[in-house]
Amino acid sequence: MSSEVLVSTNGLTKRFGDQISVDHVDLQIKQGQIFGFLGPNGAGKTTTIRMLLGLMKPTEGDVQIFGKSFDNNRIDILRRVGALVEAPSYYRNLTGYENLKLSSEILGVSKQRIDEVLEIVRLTEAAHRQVKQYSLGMKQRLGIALALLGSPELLILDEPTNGLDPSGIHEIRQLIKRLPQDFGITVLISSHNLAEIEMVATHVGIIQSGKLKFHGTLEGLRGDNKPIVEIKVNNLAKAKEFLAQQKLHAEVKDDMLFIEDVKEPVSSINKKLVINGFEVSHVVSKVQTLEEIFLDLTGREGAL
Ligand SMILES: Nc1ncnc2c1ncn2[C@@H]1O[C@H](COP(=O)(O)OP(=O)(O)OP(=O)(O)O)[C@@H](O)[C@H]1O
Repeated sequence: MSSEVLVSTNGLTKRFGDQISVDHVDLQIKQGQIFGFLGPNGAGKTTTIRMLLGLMKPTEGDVQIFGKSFDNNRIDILRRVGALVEAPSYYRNLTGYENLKLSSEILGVSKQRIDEVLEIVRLTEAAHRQVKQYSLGMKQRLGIALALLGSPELLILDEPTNGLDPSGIHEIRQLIKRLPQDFGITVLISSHNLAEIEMVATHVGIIQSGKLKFHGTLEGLRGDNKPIVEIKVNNLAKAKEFLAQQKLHAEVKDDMLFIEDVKEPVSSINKKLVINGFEVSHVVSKVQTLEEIFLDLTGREGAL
């Protein structure tokens, strides 16, 4: 797979008055990736996406798409990008096909391409029904079909599954997964839902209060995940002191001791404590779930 960088931001920043909504964000998205842009509501995802699409000017920093900036290359860039940002508006009394046809005339793309995009989003059968009869999930897929009409190399989807039921979410997920492999399309998808991103993304960026908290692969996110040992013991302060003598740094929280980055087995820690007269009622080694890591990174404000 080629490693061409399609999206690159450098110190990307947006201020609205005193408020900093996007705070020095450095993003890189390479060809073939499904990049999950994750963050709780209000984290700065849409503002970032608007700047990536040239819809909003950064206060500071810059954006390069396909290695070009918007200054002299706006049309060139936008010709190669498809986007679905916020709920698309349609002619409700026209069919899905007719809506696509209107856009295809503006873009100057062939009728054959309409059939292709309908096939990709699995709306071929419903193509000749009026949009007002479509479910929300079908409308979102029609929005993706519209974004795909111009055969983009990069597809940007801002919270495409918002408001959809589980089967609608499933359809969108299946559709997105196929795009890089089957059609060579690189995808940026934003969401506040970790579980959803975990199922489709190859790479993730986690944003909170405008700051990028993590940028890398899902494995990398899990890889940061070291076991934590939890201990319940009769005399917390003394046990903490004793463990420090054993070169184990424990934190006291909620009537328990927590030790991070432990190299020795929990059974050996337990034994040391018991031999030295401590009454241990609970000792366990835990690995954080991806959800816990996400919640830690986003200050436990993430709506999951
Ligand atoms: N045009 C604007 N004027 C003032 N503040 C804005 C504007 N657009 C966004 N903001 C603020 O910037 C912050 C980030 O908003 P943004 O919409 O980018 O977040 P988000 O991560 O996309 O969240 P959501 O999932 O709720 O859309 C919010 O506090 C929002 O109120």
